[in-house]
Amino acid sequence: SGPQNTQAAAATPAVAAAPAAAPMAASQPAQQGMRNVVVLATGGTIAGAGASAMNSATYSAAKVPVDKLLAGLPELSKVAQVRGEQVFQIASESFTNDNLLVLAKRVSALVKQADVDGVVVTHGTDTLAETAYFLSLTVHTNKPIVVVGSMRPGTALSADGALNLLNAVSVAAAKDAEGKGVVVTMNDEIQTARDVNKDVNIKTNAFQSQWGPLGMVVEGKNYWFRAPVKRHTMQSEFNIDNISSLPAVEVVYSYGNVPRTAIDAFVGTGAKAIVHAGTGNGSVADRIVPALQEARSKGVQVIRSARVPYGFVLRNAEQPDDKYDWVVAHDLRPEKARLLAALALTKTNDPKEIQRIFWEY
Ligand SMILES: NC(=O)CC[C@H](N)C(=O)O
Repeated sequence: SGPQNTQAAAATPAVAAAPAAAPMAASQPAQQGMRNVVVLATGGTIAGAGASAMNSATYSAAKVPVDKLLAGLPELSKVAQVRGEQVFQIASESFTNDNLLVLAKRVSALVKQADVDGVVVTHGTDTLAETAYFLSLTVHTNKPIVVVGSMRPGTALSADGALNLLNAVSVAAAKDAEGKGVVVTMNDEIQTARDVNKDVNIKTNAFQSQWGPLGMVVEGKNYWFRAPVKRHTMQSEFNIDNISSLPAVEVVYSYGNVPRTAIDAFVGTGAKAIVHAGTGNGSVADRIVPALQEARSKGVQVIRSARVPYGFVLRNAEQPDDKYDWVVAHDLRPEKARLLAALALTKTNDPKEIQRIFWEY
């Protein structure tokens, strides 16, 4: 009787225990009254493929088209009516400002549609947090926007992409996710775009926020514990519909014996702002201070951030920011400070106003 039971269980997974009156999604593409979610695919490991199931780290990213990703996950039909669009098929370390603009404009157009309740963006994990933050700063909507990736390709043992994607669609389809801004669903956690970063490579707990996740998503339900307080989406003063290019903002990294070469080079190529990824509290080497002062005297904004992952940079601690007319990046990582500085520069060239923006977003 053992094999028979196994067969019966396989034919009707989980459904057998449900009340007979409730028709399950397995027999139909999606249930009536389900919320509509659009999945915008951009590439990354979540669309990756390896030579064998052993390949968890050696594989090609950005291979599997979105329709195949969705077709491979029939459970999606239990949480939403889902359709996919292939926006790009790239590894996220190769994302450009143009990619960001194209993607954000597409998200903005979709959330204006009455037949779209939420949007999911699949993305390589390397710059996923940057894109998520950019969307949270520029797309005006209350509808959920969820950015998701995976650490292992779908071909690998213990691949994490399928559950991450199911969780992303669950959040994007949920009324309780409205107004919470752009979020990232990795490793069952719901993280706010502003605070989350890829802090770990190789491992599936890659995405962390020093201020903690907003909640968790488990078996298609969201469990919220906090909400973001910084300005985002509907409360943002930036709107992707009015932005057609981003000013050049570059990052220079600090370390012992660092020369001023990179700063001078970026000023030479016309950078409008330089984000200094400083040591410790955002400290600046004595031979670098004059280089940044010269940059500032030429009209280039100086944003003082830290290469340290946690904590934050205080104004006028380590360096006299008021005297030098510099801006501090608060707790934003240098790469996220780059995006906020670029958006700020579309509105103002006043460092006091840019600093106000850095406190508020
Ligand atoms: N886990 C990943 O998605 C990394 C793959 C690739 N480097 C990317 O960011 O697209």
